[in-house]
Amino acid sequence: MADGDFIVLERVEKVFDVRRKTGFLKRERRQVRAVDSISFTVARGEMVGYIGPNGAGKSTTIKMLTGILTPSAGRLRVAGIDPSSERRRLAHRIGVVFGQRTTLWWDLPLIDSYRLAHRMYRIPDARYRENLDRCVELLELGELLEVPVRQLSLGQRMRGDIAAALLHDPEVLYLDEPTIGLDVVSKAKVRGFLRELNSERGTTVLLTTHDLQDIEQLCSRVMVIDHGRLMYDGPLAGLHEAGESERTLVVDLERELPPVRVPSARVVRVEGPRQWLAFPAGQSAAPLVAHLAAEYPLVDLSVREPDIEAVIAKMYAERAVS
Ligand SMILES: Nc1ncnc2c1ncn2[C@@H]1O[C@H](COP(=O)(O)OP(=O)(O)OP(=O)(O)O)[C@@H](O)[C@H]1O
Repeated sequence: MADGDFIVLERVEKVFDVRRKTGFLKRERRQVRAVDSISFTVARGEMVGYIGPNGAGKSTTIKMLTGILTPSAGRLRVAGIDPSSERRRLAHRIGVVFGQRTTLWWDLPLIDSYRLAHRMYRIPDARYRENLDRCVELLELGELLEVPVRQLSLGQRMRGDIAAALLHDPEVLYLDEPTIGLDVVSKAKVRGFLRELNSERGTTVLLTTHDLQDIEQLCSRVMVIDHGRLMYDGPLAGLHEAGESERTLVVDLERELPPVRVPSARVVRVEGPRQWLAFPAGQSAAPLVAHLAAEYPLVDLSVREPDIEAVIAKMYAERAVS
């Protein structure tokens, strides 16, 4: 197996048979094509965003990559292993974190979940100690180890879950919404840790998220899936271009003024001394900020990212007219 082919999907499909009650004694059978002929490869050490609207097929793909679900058609390999036929062997080489669910033991102190993982994965003692120490330090878990999981905040629990997924040194980590519901500080901690994990250990990371900043700060490559199909595979900047998406600069002025005039941005809303300026998402906000600061009495400003749904919707609109 070439290193370039660490994760391989060739025309992978997943079709669910759904039965629905449509009346007294009447049932309708329907097929849902959750993943529809998807092909891609991920190289060892890559960090890739896997994004799309609700119901696009992201979780189904990840479940097939872990062996929880078997593809209806196509070929799938992770580290040369067929996940659904060798799920146990693969389990030693992958780590999984689901932002909305925890794999930790709810009523037990955090450290007990780690001790269980130590035994379950038969991690050599020295390796376990080393990995635990590293995670405790970088994810700031020291004071939390003796705390029952149910008493942890969402951000603390997420950091606890990430550590649990890494104690057995997986070569690939699947993260499903790792920053969902976290505050700015917790998000920064999680992102910083993932960046370091990827650059220092070369861990391959596949990241599902609704937060474009996760992608922007972590991934050089992003794949967009919708209705089970791969719609885009490339750099995030290219996605912004494909969708011609815009970021918004929210500007607070000292007083009410007519709409400001700034090159390559346009005012889309004015409310009292606050103005909203749209500018291309692929462009830096720095020259705009410098221009505004030089020409206008600024009090405050912030940048808002476009949301993924909006970027994808624009991408479709562009395709429809072209
Ligand atoms: N076990 C199942 N049985 C029937 N249909 C399913 C099953 N799991 C998923 N689906 C359907 O497959 C499609 C893809 O779902 P999936 O959970 O993969 O989407 P997703 O991109 O992860 O969405 P979200 O962002 O909402 O988590 C949806 O239409 C969903 O209803």
